[in-house]
Amino acid sequence: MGQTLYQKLWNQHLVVKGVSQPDIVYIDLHLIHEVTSPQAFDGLREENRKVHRPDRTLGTMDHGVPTTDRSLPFEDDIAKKQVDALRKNCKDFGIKLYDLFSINQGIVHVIAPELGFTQPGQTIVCGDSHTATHGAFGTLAFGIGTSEVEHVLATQTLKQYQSKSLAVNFDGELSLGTTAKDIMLALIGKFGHDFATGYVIEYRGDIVRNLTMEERMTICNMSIEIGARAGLMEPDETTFTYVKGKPHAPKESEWDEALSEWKKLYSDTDAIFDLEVSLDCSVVEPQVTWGTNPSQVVSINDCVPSAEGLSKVQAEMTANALEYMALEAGTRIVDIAIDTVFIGSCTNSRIQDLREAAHIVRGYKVAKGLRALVVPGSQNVKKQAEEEGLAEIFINAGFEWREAGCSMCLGMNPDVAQPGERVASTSNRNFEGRQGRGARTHLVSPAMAAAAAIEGHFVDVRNWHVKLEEEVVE
Ligand SMILES: CC(C)[C@H](C(=O)O)[C@@H](O)C(=O)O
Ligand code: SF4
Repeated sequence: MGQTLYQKLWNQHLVVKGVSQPDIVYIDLHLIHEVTSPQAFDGLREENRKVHRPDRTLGTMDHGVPTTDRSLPFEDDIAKKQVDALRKNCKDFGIKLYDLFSINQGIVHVIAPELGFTQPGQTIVCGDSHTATHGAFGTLAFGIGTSEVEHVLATQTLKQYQSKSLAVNFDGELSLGTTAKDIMLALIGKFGHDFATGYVIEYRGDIVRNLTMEERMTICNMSIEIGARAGLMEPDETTFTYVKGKPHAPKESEWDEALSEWKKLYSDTDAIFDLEVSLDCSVVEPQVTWGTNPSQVVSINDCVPSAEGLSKVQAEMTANALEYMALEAGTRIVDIAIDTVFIGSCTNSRIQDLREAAHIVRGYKVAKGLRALVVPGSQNVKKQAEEEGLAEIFINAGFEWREAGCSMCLGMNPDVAQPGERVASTSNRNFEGRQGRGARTHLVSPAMAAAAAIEGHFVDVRNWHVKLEEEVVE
């Protein structure tokens, strides 16, 4: 019987097959950031251990870093301590670190792919749940806890049980204005935020084949929001073209060798998945979350749902979410006014995301009284966006243009939303308090966030596309 891509990756990295205990798998790349690594290094010091493969470990600072002037002292003491600890740990243990002022600094899941560290066929771990992002390259990538970070630092291996495999087929075609973010939100909305618990997802279908690497990363990034351990996709020409020439990608004869291995990374036609589901993407419209987990989502032209007719548990969840979000059932999504727009995070802060948002914003102004931020995922993205003139478009429209980091994706740095503030956000989580205590998050695509920033409330970005096309014709 054939193997799924996931099974192939697992078997290729298997060090010891566990009997009545987890397997031991080899880790090709270990990414670390300031939040989940300090205790792991403390553990190493206590045991007098070294980092086994400092050359396969890479550090960056992202969660707590300020995105405004970095020559000023940190406002946040905890963030300062974490950043200082990471700097010391990387120095003491010989690990490459992209520090505050490095051109390569940025969100861990943005920098590793753009620098060519992320490559097909690898196992990648990080003490961070959105590590699944790297699965877009045909790698097995997932988040681990701090004690596992210590284990990987010490041994370059991880103890893990193999997950079940889930095939997600994206069928149909994407219509203009509907993005990778929308189909992922629609998928989570259809099946629920814990549907894929215990599974590794493989995203399949022509739609996936036609997506750019940025779009593929957006989808894999949100695998954890449907409960999956990881999410991945077969690498193809799009993947290889993206990786080729990146600073840390294989070169010359090593490239040819790598490529011939990468071309074997697909699920065999007779491979059997433990579960298979489909989403018809042709009918997916731009999505907006209304609740406090990403599955509480509707289309832009829908209304806020009511708890009526739901099971007791569901009804209670809905009522609680509506209360926190200060929304009334039956309100049209397009009538929801917003205070803040955040374009950023490891889901949607890559160059394509910024291009799509800038395309909407060009020549317009942010609605009066609204705060709008663009936070590039990395300093490299920032530089490129400045060179392409995107930064200027945002700044002229009244957006704040920031340094790279996690920023308002979560309240671990000075970019927090105030209690009661309503935010249109391109990030991946809308949990209570996620963007600041009492802050209300609506997850959307970059284009939807950009259009909302101009109008001051949610709008169907597809109407904007029509409007922009008409302007070109005139
Ligand atoms: C702080 C970190 C451990 C956390 C994660 O694991 O994902 C964060 O990145 C998040 O997105 O909530
Ligand atoms: S951008 Fe958000 S989701 Fe991504 S790693 Fe940072 S905090 Fe986590």
